[in-house]
Amino acid sequence: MATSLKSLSQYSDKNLVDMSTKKFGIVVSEWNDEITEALYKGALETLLKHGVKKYNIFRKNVPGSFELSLGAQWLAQLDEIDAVICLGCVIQGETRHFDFICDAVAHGITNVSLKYNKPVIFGVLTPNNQQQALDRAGGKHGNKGDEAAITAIKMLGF
Ligand SMILES: Nc1c(NC[C@H](O)[C@H](O)[C@H](O)CO)[nH]c(=O)[nH]c1=O
Ligand SMILES: CC(=O)[C@@H](O)COP(=O)(O)O
Repeated sequence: MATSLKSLSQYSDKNLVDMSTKKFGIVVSEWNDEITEALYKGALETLLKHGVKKYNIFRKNVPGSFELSLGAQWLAQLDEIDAVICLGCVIQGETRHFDFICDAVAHGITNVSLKYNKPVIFGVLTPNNQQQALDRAGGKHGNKGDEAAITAIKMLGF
């Protein structure tokens, strides 16, 4: 279902397990930081809303979305980390660079999740333009950060 037909911030919060002892890593891309900071705000608020302790949330910044996979690996390899949330925004430009980044980060994040057998969540926007990004970072279509955080929580209760 296209995001335009469903808010990224609407989800069922039934049957969630206790999050009070769970530890989360959040890797945030510095590219398009107006967007990624909004995604981080949404993710942080959602984690706290559902009982995660602030001292159990560990943020690390990376330069761009391409580096999210390695940043996620640096956190996922830590025994004490239960899940990692990756936040980025890759905006289509004039060339095919967009395609290579999006493909690399999607595969990279998946590989880290499977390698460390932990939820590593793809909270990366891949819009055609700035407005589509704003609409999905707290705008009319909700916040991808909310979606990423609740996805991590649900996976820990799987
Ligand atoms: N154009 C965007 C980038 N580009 C930078 C890459 O992510 C990477 O840091 C660089 O290629 C060096 O390895 N990154 C984004 O997150 N968003 C963009 O729109
Ligand atoms: C996704 C990107 O790296 C993009 O911002 C680069 O823009 P361009 O394809 O015009 O060089």
